[in-house]
Amino acid sequence: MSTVPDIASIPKTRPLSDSDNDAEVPALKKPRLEKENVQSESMDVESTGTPEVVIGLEGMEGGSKSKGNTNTANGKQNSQKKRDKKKKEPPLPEPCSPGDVLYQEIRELLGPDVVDAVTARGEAFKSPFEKGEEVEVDIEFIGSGGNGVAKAPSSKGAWVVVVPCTVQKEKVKVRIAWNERLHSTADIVEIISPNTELRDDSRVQCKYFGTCGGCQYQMLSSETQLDLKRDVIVKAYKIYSKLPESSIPTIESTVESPLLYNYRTKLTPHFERAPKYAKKSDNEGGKQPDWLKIGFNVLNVNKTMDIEECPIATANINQKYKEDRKEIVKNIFNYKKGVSLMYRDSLDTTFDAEKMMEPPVDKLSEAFTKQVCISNQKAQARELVGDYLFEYEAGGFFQNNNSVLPLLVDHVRSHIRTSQEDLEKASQPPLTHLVDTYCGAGLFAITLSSLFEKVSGIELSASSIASAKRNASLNHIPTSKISFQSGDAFNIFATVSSFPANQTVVVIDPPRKGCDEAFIKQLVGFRPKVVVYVSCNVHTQARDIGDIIRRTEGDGEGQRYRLETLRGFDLFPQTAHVEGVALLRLY
Ligand SMILES: C[S@@+](CC[C@H](N)C(=O)[O-])C[C@H]1O[C@@H](n2cnc3c(N)ncnc32)[C@H](O)[C@@H]1O
Repeated sequence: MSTVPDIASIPKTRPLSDSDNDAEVPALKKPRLEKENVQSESMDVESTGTPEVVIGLEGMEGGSKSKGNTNTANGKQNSQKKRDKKKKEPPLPEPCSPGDVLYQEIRELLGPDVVDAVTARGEAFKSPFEKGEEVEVDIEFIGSGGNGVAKAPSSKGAWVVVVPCTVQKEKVKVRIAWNERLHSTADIVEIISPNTELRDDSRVQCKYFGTCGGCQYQMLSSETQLDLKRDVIVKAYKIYSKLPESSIPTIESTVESPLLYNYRTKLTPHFERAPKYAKKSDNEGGKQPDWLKIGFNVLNVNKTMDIEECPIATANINQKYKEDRKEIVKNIFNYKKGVSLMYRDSLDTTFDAEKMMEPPVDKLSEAFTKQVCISNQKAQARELVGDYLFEYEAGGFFQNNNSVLPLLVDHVRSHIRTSQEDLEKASQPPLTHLVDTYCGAGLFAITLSSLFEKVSGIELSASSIASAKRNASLNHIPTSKISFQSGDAFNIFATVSSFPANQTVVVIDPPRKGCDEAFIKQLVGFRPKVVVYVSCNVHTQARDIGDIIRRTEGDGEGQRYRLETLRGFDLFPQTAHVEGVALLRLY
């Protein structure tokens, strides 16, 4: 086990640069980030509308009016200058972006009236802190992004301090790293009074924890992490679904991942080419030069830190990565550019997949148990989910935690079964058709296929669709029953017009940005009996589900969606991420 970091040595948070982005791990914001944050959070976050521009009221209408009274050219010029200056204030963060989620938490903590008044005075960016200033704060809660959130001391006015690696009820001495809209982000100098009910630093299994941006929660028990993730879903639905409380079911406890470490089946470390000042002798005898860092970005800094192993990744990946690191050191002068590495844990693909799936299938055989690590993005990776075998391009999309996938799929399956039984009892038509939108390599279409007569999947990536077709064949699902096509998800409703809507289940599993309006319109137009919405971003999920429900409100019996169940799955233990699964049904 790696050494546990001394809390005092926890990272010195510094700003990311524009190019920084590991879309797979949550990141703190950086200065001037609100606009950039939308792009850096994930490449697939798209704009959902024109962001509101915050313009201070003073010096705007009121200001120019009073200047207008003086009716001087200077007055007009000054007022115009002020207007221009105010206009440069960054727009509010994109709704549902990590920046917006934090902004909503700040509004809640400081009070909406206070935030609006500060904003109206044009002081939302007027930090009471200098960079580097030290201050003591009391952490009030862990925000949805996984960081401690505190009010600034009252002498500093309405302002918030965000501190990574802290938990509620801790008194912390921090150093201000940077300032942003209504808050500063700070590094821990000292945890004056730790919350020993929640924090136990001996739980930390990674020597880079607190410095690397990947994990936020290693000091917490799994139970606490699951509770926090449930709270994130509660808050997301409260803020973003805009549904009345009565429309939101009790959110079930978050499902734990069977593996809490060594679960991650994909890892993407990187390194830069040798700098100009490097000497050819720097790597003599296989010695790693100080300037060569192979790993991940320092927490919120556009700077790679050297990471020898990642305890949340599988042992196989760490093994291969260690070997590759030696080769990289040896050959570093041959690289003309920086490189992004990719590692995928996979079943050994030298075994014949068709033969493996010929009955009787022996899941204990070497073909089903020998794991390898693939580092070629274009190579095929293979994994078993329950009784189903999947192949996909190693660099393409597939869920990254194989240990929890059977639980996720079983949950969706059992909830569909419950709906089927309810309908049967009520002598209503059975659920016979499944549409898997954003289907990737066919995970849901294939694992749920036994419940349906006809299944159709759609996905933007042509290579994922090729994998989905092959996976259907590998798992002996005939083409007369299942079909896949590449294209934009909303097109599927035209292609499944022969599916009886009142007997159809639609699974939605979009990227972090959620569904676009065109998709939701088509979905609601088609009006499938059941919708299962799986998402790695519960904020956009809440927004979309609120939208779907509102669009059918007031419609007749059997035509209105109701949110039946909502539950989180811990696909990413030790991080603040949570996967949400929601089921909607027409009533
Ligand atoms: C979160 S993944 C889910 C994949 C699959 N359901 C699974 O669990 O393996 C989202 C998928 O949506 C695809 N995608 C993104 N935008 C899309 C669009 N507009 N229409 C269809 N698919 C899209 C991506 O290529 C990706 O495979």
